[in-house]
Amino acid sequence: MKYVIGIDLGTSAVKVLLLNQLGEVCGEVSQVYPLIQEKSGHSEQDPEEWVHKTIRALSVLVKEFEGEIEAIEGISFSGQMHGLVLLDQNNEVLRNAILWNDVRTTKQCEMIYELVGKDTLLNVARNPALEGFTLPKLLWVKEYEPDIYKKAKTFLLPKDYLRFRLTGELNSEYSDAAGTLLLNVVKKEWSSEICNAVGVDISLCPPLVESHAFVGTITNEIAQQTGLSIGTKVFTGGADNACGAIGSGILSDGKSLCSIGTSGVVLSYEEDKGRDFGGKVHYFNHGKENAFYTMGVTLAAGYSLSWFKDTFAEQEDFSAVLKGIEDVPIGANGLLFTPYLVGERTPHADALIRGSFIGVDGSHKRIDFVRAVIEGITFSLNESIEIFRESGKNIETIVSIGGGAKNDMWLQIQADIFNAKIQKLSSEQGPGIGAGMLAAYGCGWYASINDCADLFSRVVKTYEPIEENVVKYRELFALYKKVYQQTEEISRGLGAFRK
Ligand SMILES: Nc1ncnc2c1ncn2[C@@H]1O[C@H](COP(=O)(O)OP(=O)(O)O)[C@@H](O)[C@H]1O
Ligand SMILES: O=C(CO)[C@@H](O)[C@H](O)COP(=O)(O)O
Repeated sequence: MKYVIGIDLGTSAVKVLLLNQLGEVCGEVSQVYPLIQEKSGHSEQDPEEWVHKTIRALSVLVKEFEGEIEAIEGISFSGQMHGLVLLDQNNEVLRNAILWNDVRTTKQCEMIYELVGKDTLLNVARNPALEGFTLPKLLWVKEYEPDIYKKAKTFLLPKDYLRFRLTGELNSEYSDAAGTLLLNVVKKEWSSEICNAVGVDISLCPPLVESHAFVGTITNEIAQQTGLSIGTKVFTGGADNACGAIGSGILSDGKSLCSIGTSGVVLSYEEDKGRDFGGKVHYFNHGKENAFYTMGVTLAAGYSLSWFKDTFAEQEDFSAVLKGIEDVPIGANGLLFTPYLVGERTPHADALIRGSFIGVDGSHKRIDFVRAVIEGITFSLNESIEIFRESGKNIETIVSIGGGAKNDMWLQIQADIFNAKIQKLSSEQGPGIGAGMLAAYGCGWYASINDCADLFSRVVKTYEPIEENVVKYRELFALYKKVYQQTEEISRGLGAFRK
């Protein structure tokens, strides 16, 4: 039996999966790392920590592996998107990575519209200027840290930096490059038009290859540190949402995915290169060759729950915090939560909005707040589903993955709020499985990534929407949608008092 490893460089942790040729998960190790949040709206991580924790996770995985080490044939990657890693001429990291959920760059987004023009941006990069994307971060460093910017020779996305450290090869690929605002998404090349307009030297952009491309083998040093064989082949990998889509079999038109990790996304496979969503949802290259997907993003989905846990129940694990939500009625006894803890992306691209609990009552217990958090996150994702449905997409079945898919009740709540069938897979680690599939396909185990998905992506349970609940949630969703407008001005007023 042969094996591959899928490495998912998430925001909360790196998750390393060992998969065999039957698509079974044979080993799983994760290592957490923190966010560095020095100011409101800032979110960074130390790239060295990603490398250190990945090596540690790999070495634990290898120690537990009982077969011949040479049977582990390939590795590939999935990674949190958009984060900016800047390297100098010696490929040394110049500063902490600025992450996807860092929203300090509103001014740079306005600059991008002025310099590039909104129409050109939507035609070429196929996306609007949003604070979380990479180009605004690059322009922020140029303006506020000019000494660092002058030394920069290459920028990389998080998983591309990790792969560089494992192989010594500098590369990127289309699914993650699409989230920079510097890629001509349809032509699949760095856009000299955008680079010239914003004054970014195109030589900063790394060479682009396909997600399943073979880029080299691991270095001697990494082989020694992890116990992996020196001949282990490395394949490029993809953005975590593209890999999540691959791992969940979202590889043909009509298929949709909900992923609740630190962020929350609803994404839908898109065959039509010309389809125009007017920038309301993201439009990115898939990890499958010459394919695309559209996606709405809730910035603080799983993060809202982990914030709640860390703040009010630090000693408890997620299962303990969520215990009893099934006994709280729909609507959390009159409590609504909006998950705008770090601003929002879809449908309100707003870096200044912040979250709220509305309807707090003297009778509320902690468990009502937990249920309200779960419902609020799900309402937010439903706003993306509403955009897709209004644009004519038929969304009847949704595969659900990410940490949020570990909880059965939350999966039923998704079915009831989305009014769609929710499919749970044999593993909720969609991005890691997608990364493993890219390695398996790259190794030549299967003729296509779709063939690979038939084996690797297994539905184990389906949650049907319950009509009575759907009706109640429809009424609550109408109230939820009013909260943004009603709290927008208050949020701006409070901005001056934030850290
Ligand atoms: N048992 C659980 N039940 C429900 N949600 C959970 C559970 N465990 C983790 N989560 C949620 O999953 C999130 C982490 O998901 P994950 O997919 O690992 O994120 P990332 O890829 O961003 O690191 C946490 O922030 C938390 O909200
Ligand atoms: O910014 C986005 C997508 O545009 C996020 O989805 C990141 O890709 C982070 O993913 P998770 O760590 O939440 O999986």
